Formats: sequence, structure tokens, C-alpha cells
Amino acid sequence: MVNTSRKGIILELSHVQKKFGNHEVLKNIDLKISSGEFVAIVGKSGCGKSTLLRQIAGLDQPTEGSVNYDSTRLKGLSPDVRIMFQDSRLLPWKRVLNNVGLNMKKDNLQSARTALQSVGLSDKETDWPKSLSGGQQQRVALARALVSKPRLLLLDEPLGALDALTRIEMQSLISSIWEDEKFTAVLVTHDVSEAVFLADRIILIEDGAVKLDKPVNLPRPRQRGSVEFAQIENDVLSKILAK
Ligand SMILES: Nc1ncnc2c1ncn2[C@@H]1O[C@H](COP(=O)(O)OP(=O)(O)OP(=O)(O)O)[C@@H](O)[C@H]1O
Repeated sequence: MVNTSRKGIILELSHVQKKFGNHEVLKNIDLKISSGEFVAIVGKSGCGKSTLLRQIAGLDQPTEGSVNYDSTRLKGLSPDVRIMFQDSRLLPWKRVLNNVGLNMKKDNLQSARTALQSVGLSDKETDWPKSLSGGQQQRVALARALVSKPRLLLLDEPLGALDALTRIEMQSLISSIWEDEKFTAVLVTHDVSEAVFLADRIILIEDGAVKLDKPVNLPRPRQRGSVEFAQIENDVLSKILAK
């Protein structure tokens, strides 16, 4: 099914510019993201995708312009925003369940258990992170990101270090969890196929601005082998490679 839960704007970026010294990475980003939307950000390496996500997260402040979250100017990381990175960032001295329920009291770990169950790792509760595969570690990181029921989930190449098959499995997992929980998601990815599989909209960043804002109106779950899927993928890829 196509996502229809567009309940108004949750994120609004207006004229966002980001400079590091004289290096202007983001020149002028205008972007509105609706509540419940899944947005993918793509673009060539070094175009500023992660920099953009850091401004959205409130981890960094734009040089000019504004990022509004829920109509309020963002000044830092909001408690209902969670981020997941390429590396799981699990604490090696805590068992899996305690990594998911990091700040929870021992007798109140039920929501951590539920989150672990949603990523298919109930049987790993008492394992140490280092005993898990890379894909399993990212599942735990996903459970940890979701346990507090964030309204906005930011994903910075979360599947970038995984092998191709695990990556495809994780994409399906993220898609089905997002369909169930209806949070807003912003995904940075190099993988255009991943963007088409997951996103309602694909944003292409080039020269510090939005070069393409393309809706993906395909029914879910998406069929990678379909002609429509390939057309959208080719269209975005050709725009990325055009320069
Ligand atoms: N803290 C920083 N200080 C100085 N330069 C930075 C900083 N963060 C990012 N940059 C520069 O900004 C540019 C964009 O980096 P960014 O990581 O946002 O790109 P990206 O599109 O996410 O790249 P990739 O796809 O390779 O991960 C790069 O030239 C990078 O060197």
C-alpha cells in the first residue's frame, strides 16, 4: 500500500546553508517533510548528505537558514528523534537487551524485549554484542533506536557495511517496521535501489542544493524486479550521473 498518513509538516528546512571555513557544503536547501513520510537523500560522495542529516538531527547548526521541527526552531537533539549510523555503536560491556534498554531500570525492560522481538532477535537477549554478526548488530541498533517510539528516525547509511543479502533483508525489515509504526524517516544512502525500495520521496543533493525531489508512488511491499521500480531507479541514477 502507498503510505497515506500525511498529517502535516514535521520538518521544514528553509534556505539552509552550511560552511566549513570557506567550504560551502550546503548552499541553499529548502525542504519540507510530512509526518509519517519516508524520505531518502541520495547524491554523489561528498555532496553533503551526512552534513544535511546532522542539521536535521540538531547535532549541528546551519551557518544560515533554519531547521524547524514541529514548527519550532531546532537547537539540539530532540528526545523524540533517534539516529542510526553505519556502525552499530553498541556498548561492548552491555548485553544485547541492556543495549536496547540503555537507560531503563532492570525491572522495566519489557519495551526493550518488544523492540528486540520486532527485529527478530528475542533469542539474543543475553548475548554480548561481539558475538553477533554485523547484520544482527545493526538489528540491535535498530531496536535501540525504536524502543523509545521516536517520531523521527534518521538513518545515516545504516546498511552501508552489510553484505548484499543481509542488506536486502534489513531493507524489508525497516520497511515493515515503518509501515507498522508510522514514524517519519529520513535515510541517507548511496544505494539508489535501497532508496526506491524504502522511500516515498527521493531527494537528490547536488552542488549544495536539491537537484531532484522525486515521489516514489509504488505499492508496498515493493517489487525490485518490476519495470516501474527499474524506471524510477534508472531515472534517479541518470540524474546523479548526469554531472
Ligand atoms: N566537520 C567538518 N569539518 C570540515 N569539513 C567537513 C566537516 N564535515 C563534513 N565536511 C566536508 O563536507 C563535505 C560533505 O561531507 P558529507 O560527509 O556531508 O558528504 P556525504 O555526501 O555524506 O559523503 P559520503 O557519501 O562520502 O559519506 C566533504 O567535503 C567533507 O569533507
